[in-house]
Amino acid sequence: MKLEARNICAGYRNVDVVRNVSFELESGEVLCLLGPNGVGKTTLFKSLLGFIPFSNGGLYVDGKHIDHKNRREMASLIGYVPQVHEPPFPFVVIDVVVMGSIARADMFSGPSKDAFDEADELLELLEISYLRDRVYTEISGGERQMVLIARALMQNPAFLMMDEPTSSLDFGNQMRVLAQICALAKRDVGIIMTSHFPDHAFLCCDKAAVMSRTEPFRVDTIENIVTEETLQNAYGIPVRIASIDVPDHPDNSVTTCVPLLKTKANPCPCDSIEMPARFEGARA
Ligand SMILES: Nc1ncnc2c1ncn2[C@@H]1O[C@H](COP(=O)(O)OP(=O)(O)OP(=O)(O)O)[C@@H](O)[C@H]1O
Repeated sequence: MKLEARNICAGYRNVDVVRNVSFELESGEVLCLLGPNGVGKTTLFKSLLGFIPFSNGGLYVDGKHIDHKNRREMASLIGYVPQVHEPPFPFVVIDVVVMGSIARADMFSGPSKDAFDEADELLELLEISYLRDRVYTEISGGERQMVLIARALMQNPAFLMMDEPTSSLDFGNQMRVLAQICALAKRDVGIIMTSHFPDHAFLCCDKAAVMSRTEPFRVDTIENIVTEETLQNAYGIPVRIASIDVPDHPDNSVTTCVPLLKTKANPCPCDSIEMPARFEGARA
């Protein structure tokens, strides 16, 4: 299957935040969406999911225009892992996960035993079975993120949009989620994920785009997009891309992005930060 965004524009109160976004995503591909805070990554997701309307352009699957009003079709097509999720009621984790199957269920019957079995399987797959009977509002941010991934997988969607899926995860869980993303891609799920870590593009993605307020939206290979120049322009800081020898890695090396706090031209960045006068001598 091919998901195709054609010239999408969307925003709020008649002002576009997302401008002329076009891309193609095949089943089994992972697209990493990078870009600074507030540039419009979540807004793009919201528009692709039909939560806010396009002011221009459209979404197509295998050339067929997608009607966002058909919620059941949308649910089987695109799953969503939001950045933050505050449920209105203190649901138990297993129920939150089972909710992901509701779009596929019969409208007048509750979730089936099979749905609970599937949810248990997913909790096990994501190594969070210990959270099964905990109250969702009482678990940590990172744990919630893992639960939301399980919930999205319950939809069994063809494509998955993950808004910063690793943002509140510890080092280990970040890698576990990236491994899950690879595993899903291997099972032919097409994935778009946002990240504030350009390294994640190198770790598990096939292509990338850096959203910018000034440059046109462009999707290309990781090597062509995640460059020192693009990252410096997008984030306004010096960045180096380095290749590190890692003998026990299958490629013998790993590519990584290093943001620089100091450079020879700017050896002490604190010197260029003007503090208000009231801070002067505060500890004298
Ligand atoms: N409901 C809303 N109404 C009006 N403006 C909004 C709304 N939601 C977001 N915005 C604005 O749209 C712009 C893009 O926000 P968005 O959340 O899409 O950015 P983002 O790239 O996902 O940021 P971050 O990396 O910080 O999550 C921001 O200027 C934001 O203030």
